[in-house]
Amino acid sequence: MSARPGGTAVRLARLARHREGRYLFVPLDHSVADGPIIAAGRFNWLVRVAVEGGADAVVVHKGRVATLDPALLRACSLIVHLSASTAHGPDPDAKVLVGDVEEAIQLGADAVSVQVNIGSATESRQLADLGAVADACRRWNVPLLAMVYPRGPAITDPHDPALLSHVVNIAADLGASLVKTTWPVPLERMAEVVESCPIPVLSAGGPGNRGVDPAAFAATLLAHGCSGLAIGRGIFQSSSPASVIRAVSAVVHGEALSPVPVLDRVHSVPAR
Ligand SMILES: O=C(CO)COP(=O)(O)O
Ligand SMILES: N[C@@H](CC=O)C(=O)O
Repeated sequence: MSARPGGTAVRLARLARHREGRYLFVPLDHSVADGPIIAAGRFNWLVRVAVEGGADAVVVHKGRVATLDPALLRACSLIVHLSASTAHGPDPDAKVLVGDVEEAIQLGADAVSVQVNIGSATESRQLADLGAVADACRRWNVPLLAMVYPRGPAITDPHDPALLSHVVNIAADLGASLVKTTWPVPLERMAEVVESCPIPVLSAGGPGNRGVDPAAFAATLLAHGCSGLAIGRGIFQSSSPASVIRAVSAVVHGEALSPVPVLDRVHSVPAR
């Protein structure tokens, strides 16, 4: 039997839909942790802004998928987030699983994501959860985005590059395809985080009011080996979400690319 690419590789290639090896995800999962990010009737507008601005995928929890206009997902992938906790719980860092891979596939997911907070009181259980989801992803050939953060009482500096090198390698060692973590300080030290890790590293964006230009932030991280961004609050807390996502997309994907070049390529393939 001839070798064929595994389903995970196929789905990963589709996730990097604008440029090979580059990822721009828009996480919209904050409503579980912190409360609504936008009026329910405006959620599809926000997704449209992300898609038209160049997002490769949006990240939402399972129940939110049913509220999305499927037409928006013609030009954007769907990542179903399997972790939850809230800011009101006894331990907001104690993420639990609220879904599984099979259910995410039934919902139309192209990938799933799981969050692990290293240094939290429930770190060991969260690691076990990540390992179990990684096993299910391998069985179903679904890419796994691990969101691994240094976060909790044992963490003094969550932006320490050596600590970030450790946490991204946990994602790789437990079977994730991609890892998202917080940014190092200084940003240039993303280079050593990336060099330490065998899978692509993406950076979170952080709060939208950090006083940082998201495009310049992205450009510095990309110049130091980062494979992309998962930027949520920097977009939906901005006074101009459309201009922020376009500016960040231009950095992540390159100015020359149109928002959906893959469709152009497909149309140019001669019919047989
Ligand atoms: O990825 C995140 C939530 O899943 C966080 O993204 P931001 O820090 O960019 O809001
Ligand atoms: N993944 C986030 C959720 C949204 O903010 C987290 O840090 O809990």
